[in-house]
Amino acid sequence: MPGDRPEPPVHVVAAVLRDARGRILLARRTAGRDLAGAWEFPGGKVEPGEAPVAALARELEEELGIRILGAEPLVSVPQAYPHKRIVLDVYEVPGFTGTARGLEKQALAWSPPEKLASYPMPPADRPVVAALTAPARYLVSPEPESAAAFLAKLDKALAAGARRIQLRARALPAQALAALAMDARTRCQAAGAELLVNGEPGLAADLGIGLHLTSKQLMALSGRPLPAGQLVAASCHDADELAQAERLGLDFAVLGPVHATASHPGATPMGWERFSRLREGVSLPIYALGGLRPQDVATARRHGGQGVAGIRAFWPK
Ligand SMILES: Nc1nc2c([nH]c(=O)n2[C@@H]2O[C@H](COP(=O)(O)OP(=O)(O)OP(=O)(O)O)[C@@H](O)[C@H]2O)c(=O)[nH]1
Ligand SMILES: [Mg+2]
Repeated sequence: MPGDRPEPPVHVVAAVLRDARGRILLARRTAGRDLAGAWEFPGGKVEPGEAPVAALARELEEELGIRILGAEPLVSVPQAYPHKRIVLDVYEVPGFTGTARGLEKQALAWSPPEKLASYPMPPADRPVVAALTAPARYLVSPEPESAAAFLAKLDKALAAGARRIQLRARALPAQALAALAMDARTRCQAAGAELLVNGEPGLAADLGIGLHLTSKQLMALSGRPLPAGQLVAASCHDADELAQAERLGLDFAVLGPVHATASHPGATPMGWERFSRLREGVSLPIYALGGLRPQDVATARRHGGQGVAGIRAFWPK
């Protein structure tokens, strides 16, 4: 690539269309086009001067013969492919008229949300599937003052809807951490929430819970430390760490700091623009971290993030 100024990305719009049973429509890319055979969310390229939602309406009329009744932004995923960059700008469509048919001879499939991940899709679609099926907020525990105080806070957070939680207690001795993780596991299971422990792979394996790796642990590994089905995530700060997380087949990453934060005063904030550029290079779902609030999910999604992660601002008082 000449110089450091890549071509501007191709703007692609796509839709999440649901049937009465909540299933989501996928279309199969036909032979002879790039990524032929892959399943995708129906849509296509925005034409010069065209508004994104107008482009979406046009594409769905041309490809499926339907008229949409609205469109709400879901997530906008910047993605680098070998020969181009795209931004896959995905909208939830609350309703449409007409019956969806494959007017360009493309196969169609209605998939329950939990089955979407089993369809082969282009790399940009993985963060979209994650946005549709996994939590938008990842709560990281503050260093617990005591087990009882932490568990009381956890109960409150679960009652308030938290569904993905990292137990991070770097100052606790191994046995105390194991005991606390066990109590936290019982509560998270009852609430249908996911729990990841920041610690050794063996602890997560023994307890059957998820594992959150520090970037140092991540870079020292040569394979995924737990089987598929048991969550593994990592803290990342740059392109190398994200590439390693993808290579190891991790489930998601946390990337930051986006803004300055009191908990990591020495770190240089990357800002949203750099967050987007880093996200382009991998297809992992990525939470933004650093000086963010729970209500920043929409901003994170505009930059291709799964949502936001945080410590202080994310826990009930
Ligand atoms: N529509 C759609 N395109 C996607 C998705 N994911 C993804 O990587 N893409 C990429 O975004 C670009 C969209 O181009 P397209 O071929 O659908 O565009 P289009 O409907 O305007 O058709 P055409 O340019 O082939 O005539 C392709 O490079 C495609 O591989 C997705 O979920 N839906
Ligand atoms: Mg298309």
